[in-house]
Amino acid sequence: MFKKMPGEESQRIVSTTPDTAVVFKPAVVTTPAFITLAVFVARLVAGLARTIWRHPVAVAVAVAPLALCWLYGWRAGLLLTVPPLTGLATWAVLDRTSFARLVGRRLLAWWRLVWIYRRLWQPVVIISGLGKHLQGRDYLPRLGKVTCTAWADLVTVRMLNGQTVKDWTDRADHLAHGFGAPSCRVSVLKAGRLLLTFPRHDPLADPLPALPIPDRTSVGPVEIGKQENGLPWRLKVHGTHILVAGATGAGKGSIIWSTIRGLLPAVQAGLVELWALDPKLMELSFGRDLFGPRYAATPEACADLLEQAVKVMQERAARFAGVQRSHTPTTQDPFILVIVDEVAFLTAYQADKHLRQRITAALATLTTQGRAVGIGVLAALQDPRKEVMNIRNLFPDKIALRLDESEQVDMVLGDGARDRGALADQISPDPAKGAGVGYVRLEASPDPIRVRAAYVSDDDIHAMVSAFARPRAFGIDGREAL
Ligand SMILES: Nc1ncnc2c1ncn2[C@@H]1O[C@H](COP(=O)(O)OP(=O)(O)OP(=O)(O)O)[C@@H](O)[C@H]1O
Repeated sequence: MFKKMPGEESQRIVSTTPDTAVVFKPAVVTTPAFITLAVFVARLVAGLARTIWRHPVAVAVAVAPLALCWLYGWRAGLLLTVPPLTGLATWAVLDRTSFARLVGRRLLAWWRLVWIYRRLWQPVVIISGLGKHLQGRDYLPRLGKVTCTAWADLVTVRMLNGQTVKDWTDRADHLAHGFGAPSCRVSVLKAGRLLLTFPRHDPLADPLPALPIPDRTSVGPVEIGKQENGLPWRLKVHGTHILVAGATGAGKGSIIWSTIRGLLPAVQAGLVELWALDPKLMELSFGRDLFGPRYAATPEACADLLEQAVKVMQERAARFAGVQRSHTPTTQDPFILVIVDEVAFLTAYQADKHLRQRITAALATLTTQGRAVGIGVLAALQDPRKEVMNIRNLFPDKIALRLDESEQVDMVLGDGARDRGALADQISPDPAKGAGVGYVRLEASPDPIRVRAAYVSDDDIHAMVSAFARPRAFGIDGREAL
């Protein structure tokens, strides 16, 4: 009995047997019944006040009919409640969007707070290890507000003192399954407060057809698809470099072609030039006539084209030095977007060491110095490992489409991206459900955004070529197309 007990074990030992050396007795203080009752009543009143304060509309909707029946009898109650209910139903039928925004989602949020989150909060956080049950008391993170958007529940949480964001991101799976959601994303609202996003359904489940070619000339951001929250996905191309990683069939082509499509009016106006490197000969060759003379397919031609881009970059840098610090696209100095499909063919898998070095050096030069003078690189690759793409960190913006392994997610999007909800390895391999779906992590934000690119079909590319084809005959230095 005198053995040292670990932690709180000793407090649980109660021995009332007189023959043991030491008799532990719990200190029992009898609380008078009126104090217990008073505590219960106070809690009930506080709970009611809190509910009225937090959900005035929901409480009014529930209480008003009862109050009317009680005050004026059931007939009057019926007469007074049926017209507003009919009005609400008519509103819901006639203008679903505004009804959902102003009434429907608030009621849904209240219902989900009460029925899902508050009811399951204690067991889920205790079992997942985010809360503790000590000596009969629960130490739980505080469940805050629940808001419903068209596709997800947004739940605010106040962490327990001493918890870290990683404690929560590590348990995202427990939370998702515990609350019956397909996934859970954790983001930081402010110190000590988190926002948990539980999708209710997948707004990106259906493929998006190609977006219309814009009427306005713009150098970006280019609208290329949809974000999970329903907003357009606009990809910044000018002033950055973009790396798109995805397994075979992940839909890298749809990002490349949607970007090209959105830039076509600017290309026609002379504000943008598209330079295409197509070592696989399967993707960009399809719209080969859109690139005029700036198209290369063999490794030698790709190296030449990249070195030409470096020359333009150096010439611009010499001209801009001391005059301007950033680039504005003009017809004299258009924005040049160098598009590389399957960049690993040119870097890792290139057997000719000299060519490989030339290409890697040119790409590294463009990605380190190109953006200030109006040259951007959009590169796609299947395998994001460092030995395959040792300059992947030189691309400020990255997109992870479906990937084969979970470790690849952080390789593409940076450390902690998967923990923060970028589940690129769980995207469906069925093209109808998962092609073009991916996660973006922009330079400015640590939280990955789930997106889907619009699918530009072969017919769309044919139509783009017929409307916007460029002559192939001349190059920047007067040479024939590469
Ligand atoms: N955004 C999209 N929406 C719906 N389906 C798509 C989308 N993008 C591609 N697909 C479908 O997926 C198939 C594969 O797409 P794609 O060829 O672009 O993949 P990829 O990543 O370029 O593959 P690979 O590296 O093997 O060339 C397409 O033939 C098409 O049917």
